[in-house]
Amino acid sequence: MRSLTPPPGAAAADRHPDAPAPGTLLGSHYRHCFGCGSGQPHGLHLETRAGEGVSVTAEFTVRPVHQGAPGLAHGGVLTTALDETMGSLGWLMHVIAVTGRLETDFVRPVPVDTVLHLSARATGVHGRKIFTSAEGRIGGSGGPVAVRAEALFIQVKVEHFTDNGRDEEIQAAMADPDQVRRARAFEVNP
Ligand SMILES: CCCCCCCCCCCC(=O)SCCNC(=O)CCNC(=O)[C@H](O)C(C)(C)COP(=O)(O)OP(=O)(O)OC[C@H]1O[C@@H](n2cnc3c(N)ncnc32)[C@H](O)[C@@H]1OP(=O)(O)O
Repeated sequence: MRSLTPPPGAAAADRHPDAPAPGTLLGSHYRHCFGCGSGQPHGLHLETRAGEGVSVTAEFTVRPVHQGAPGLAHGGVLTTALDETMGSLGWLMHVIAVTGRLETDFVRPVPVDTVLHLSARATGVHGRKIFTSAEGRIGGSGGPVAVRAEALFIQVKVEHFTDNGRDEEIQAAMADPDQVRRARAFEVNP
């Protein structure tokens, strides 16, 4: 099992000088993203906000379409919310990164209609690897932890998407100036 703890020699994650100020809503990186896109009717519609350093917060309301057991959130959906929240740390570092490995602890059940208060931070960087952690609390940002996760993101170039994504969506994304602008916001040293 490969560790999700930054190895000895890992650097602290750097907040990019042009990162949005703490409190700023980060917006969606892609309109059709299941995690954050407004164009996905059954998506999670997460809205993530920049925090201090390399950290973010988000709120996720569990809806009936997110059920696993009767009246309770599906664990995979909660993991997706954590994944998306940690993934959005790239906005603050100006890097494009994808999830390589993710481990979730489900601490307590999360009923439908719950607002999950999510927070995530980068815990270290080693080469292309970005180590992150996140948690989701219920009843407020100081409430009890319901889920927590650690994940390893790997920095990739934009070709990761253009070479591997289905052509139809890639062409549409590249023809959308808004999408191109958002992609640039992730790039290192634009
Ligand atoms: C437009 C805006 C877009 C913005 C896009 C934002 C999207 C956010 C969406 C939410 C996040 C997602 O769900 S993303 C979607 C889910 N994830 C994916 O589809 C990724 C699929 N996997 C891959 O494409 C690949 O395996 C990669 C890119 C992750 C790694 O391949 P690679 O580039 O060839 O790199 P590789 O040399 O293998 O690995 C580099 C280093 O990472 C380590 N490493 C690699 N994989 C793992 C792993 N699973 N667990 C541990 N460690 C790993 C290696 O040991 C190595 O360490 P060392 O030798 O250097 O020490």
